[in-house]
Amino acid sequence: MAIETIGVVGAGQMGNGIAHVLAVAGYDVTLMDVDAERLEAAIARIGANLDRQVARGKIEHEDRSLALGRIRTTVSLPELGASDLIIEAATEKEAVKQKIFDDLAPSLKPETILTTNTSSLSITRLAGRTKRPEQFMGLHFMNPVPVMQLVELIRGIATSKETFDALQVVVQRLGKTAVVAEDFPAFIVNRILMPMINEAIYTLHEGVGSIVDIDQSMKLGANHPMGPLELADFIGLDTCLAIMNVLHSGLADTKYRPCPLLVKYVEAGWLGRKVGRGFYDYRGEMPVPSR
Ligand SMILES: CC(=O)CC(=O)SCCNC(=O)CCNC(=O)[C@H](O)C(C)(C)COP(=O)(O)OP(=O)(O)OC[C@H]1O[C@@H](n2cnc3c(N)ncnc32)[C@H](O)[C@@H]1OP(=O)(O)O
Ligand SMILES: NC(=O)C1=CN([C@@H]2O[C@H](COP(=O)(O)OP(=O)(O)OC[C@H]3O[C@@H](n4cnc5c(N)ncnc54)[C@H](OP(=O)(O)O)[C@@H]3O)[C@@H](O)[C@H]2O)C=CC1
Repeated sequence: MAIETIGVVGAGQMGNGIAHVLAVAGYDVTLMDVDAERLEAAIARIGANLDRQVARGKIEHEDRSLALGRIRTTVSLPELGASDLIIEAATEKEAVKQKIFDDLAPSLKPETILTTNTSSLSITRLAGRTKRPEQFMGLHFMNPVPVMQLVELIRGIATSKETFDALQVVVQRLGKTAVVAEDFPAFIVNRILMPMINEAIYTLHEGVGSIVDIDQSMKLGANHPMGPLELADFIGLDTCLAIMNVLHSGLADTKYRPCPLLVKYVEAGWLGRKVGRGFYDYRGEMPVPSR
């Protein structure tokens, strides 16, 4: 089935980035969030990121208004039911995602494909709750979506070839590169990346290095574009903890135990850049370590 209309659920950092790249590629997008202010902020963010792309000669000025014109917003989930494809990008909590798919069910047209941008959760389990597991897949974008080249494609046990092929066409039209990951906790990227970030937090917790020295070490010593603590703040510490918990419970190996310091930061509400404070405090002119 040719996909032209796409509903995106969740207008946080991933949802706005996904809506952005879909609209630039010519898809008609409906972006949904429970919070109308989130939707306003997402449209403002997409506008600013499109401006940046115009300034750097990545897209033409007229493409900016065309792209923005292709994005509608709504706080009503059933409005997405008429879409050819739905990309769920709400908070990394299984109960939240399950409820979204449950609530969507009555308004979906028969051919709609359902996908989730989950960083870690079982695609087969999420698909099994829907009445269309053949038309369900993991479609995992990387942050920041307009910049990162990769999309992980994750089939559930029942995903059909037609669904997989249709999603490959979408990734191609976005100009991105797909890799195929099997449906195991956290797939490929986060199976490798998140234990590294968790280990960096243990390195801080055990006093081996300071926040600045740990980040500097990996930037200058291993050529990473961001240090691991800066990257954790960028991803969101709630999301990092959720992924570590899925690895820990799903693989039942103590090497995935979330660092207690990560748990403490999340309990404090210091979730990273999106709330202005995580390992760094972003509320001043320049980020400085929070403690
Ligand atoms: C958790 C998960 O489930 C999976 C994940 O996503 S894991 C996270 C994966 N992401 C990463 O590892 C990101 C690591 N960091 C980086 O690659 C870089 O620091 C970065 C691309 C984010 C910024 O790079 P930088 O050199 O510091 O900034 P800057 O020079 O301003 O920007 C580089 C480019 O990114 C663009 N950019 C930066 N942030 C952007 C954003 N939020 N939205 C759109 N474009 C952005 C800039 O326009 C610029 O584009 P060009 O090169 O085309 O001119
Ligand atoms: N951050 C990252 O680097 C990456 C994240 N992901 C995945 O993408 C998903 C989203 O992450 P991210 O954008 O960072 O998270 P954010 O916290 O930035 O955004 C999540 C958004 O979803 C909204 N939301 C929560 N419940 C619902 C609901 N029932 N219906 C509609 N919207 C809802 C939230 O609203 P409110 O705040 O009001 O609850 C918020 O606006 C997660 O599954 C995450 O694992 C994937 C790749 C990278």
